[in-house]
Amino acid sequence: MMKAKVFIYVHPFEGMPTEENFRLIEEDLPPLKDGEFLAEAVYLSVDPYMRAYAPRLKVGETMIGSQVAKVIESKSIQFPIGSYVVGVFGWRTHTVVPENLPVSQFTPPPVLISYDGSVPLSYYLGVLGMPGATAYFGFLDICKPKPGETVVVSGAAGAVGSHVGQIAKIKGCKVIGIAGSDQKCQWLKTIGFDFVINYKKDNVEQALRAAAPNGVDCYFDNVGGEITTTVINQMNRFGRVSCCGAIASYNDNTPAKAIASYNDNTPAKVTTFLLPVILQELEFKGFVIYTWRNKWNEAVKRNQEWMTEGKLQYQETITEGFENMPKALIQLMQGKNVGKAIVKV
Ligand SMILES: NC(=O)C1=CN([C@@H]2O[C@H](COP(=O)(O)OP(=O)(O)OC[C@H]3O[C@@H](n4cnc5c(N)ncnc54)[C@H](OP(=O)(O)O)[C@@H]3O)[C@@H](O)[C@H]2O)C=CC1
Ligand SMILES: O=C(O)CCC[C@H](O)\C=C/C=C/C=C/C(=O)C/C=C\CCCCCO
Repeated sequence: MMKAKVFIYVHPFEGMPTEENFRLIEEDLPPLKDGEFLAEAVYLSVDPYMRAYAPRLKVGETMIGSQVAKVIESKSIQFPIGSYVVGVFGWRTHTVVPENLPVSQFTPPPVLISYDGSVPLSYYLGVLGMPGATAYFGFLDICKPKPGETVVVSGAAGAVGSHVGQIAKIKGCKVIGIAGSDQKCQWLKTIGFDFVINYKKDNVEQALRAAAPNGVDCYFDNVGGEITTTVINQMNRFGRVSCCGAIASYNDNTPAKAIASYNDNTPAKVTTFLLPVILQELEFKGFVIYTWRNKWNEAVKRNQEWMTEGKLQYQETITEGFENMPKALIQLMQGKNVGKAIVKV
């Protein structure tokens, strides 16, 4: 009988994730029924939404997440033995995948990879997968960048942010990246960012004013919080903001309250930037990437072309060993990853 290693969510998150939030168990897998296949994880993705999704997770459930897996047994015509799939199977080494897995905004159906060996399989969890599509559609369709415009990207050295900054360069923009270490900022310069700000060291407001003396036209927001308030206050009229992520608040146990007055001494929360939004007539758009599911291949194809043309550099932080999934998520939330965070089984 095939056994799966599975991480279940056993203690609700309080603040930063810890090893105690998870338990590793072994599960006996049933024999396959018609239409099913058995998937063996090769790489697992480590993503910020795993922490943000917590209010929807029930104690005792398998931890949410996607993986690249090999089909090692099959009673499915669509998923033959030896093929590779990307699937939201959770934190598990082996999965019996039913023909009609329930589908939602965060759990799209498994997809076959047309794998020719030219890039590592892990890329289908990053630059050629969900984060790559997020950068492509979330930036181009929402920020609508024009050549010569000034673009700011927060979370700039991560999977999505590093990709967005490079698309902005391809589109002829001036790009300013905000990230959490000198090492990350250094890498961003090597991949073409024009200016970088280390938000843990620099005064972001002053550094941004120096880097963007004529103001900011597009802001791709991966983090929210005070960084976002600061950027919004330096935006030009008719600027566009792509609200992709808000990792600065994912470890908060209670959502930030909207504060009525913007002009007092209260901490920076959402309404402190409402006045510049109105006066500068900014466009703000939040999104969840699966809204573009019907156009997915456009992003994969374009991102692949840009890589082949040498216009898109990609970096991964790979943690070895399935049992290190919790550690990899904790390290992501602590900012220890550069580029896409991956676990190799
Ligand atoms: N809307 C959508 O459909 C999607 C949204 N997202 C969102 O995009 C964002 C980036 O995701 P992804 O590229 O996968 O992750 P990253 O690879 O960027 O990893 C997360 C990074 O966030 C930074 N970070 C952590 N805490 C804070 C904080 N308090 N303030 C500022 N930065 C912080 C860290 O870098 P540093 O060292 O710079 O602090 C860390 O490395 C996330 O917010 C995610 O939720 C991702 C995919 C789809
Ligand atoms: O790799 C794949 O192709 C599958 C990825 C599956 C993934 O589950 C799909 C979408 C992910 C979207 C991520 C969004 C964010 O990070 C935005 C922030 C928060 C999301 C969680 C909020 C849940 C609220 O209850």
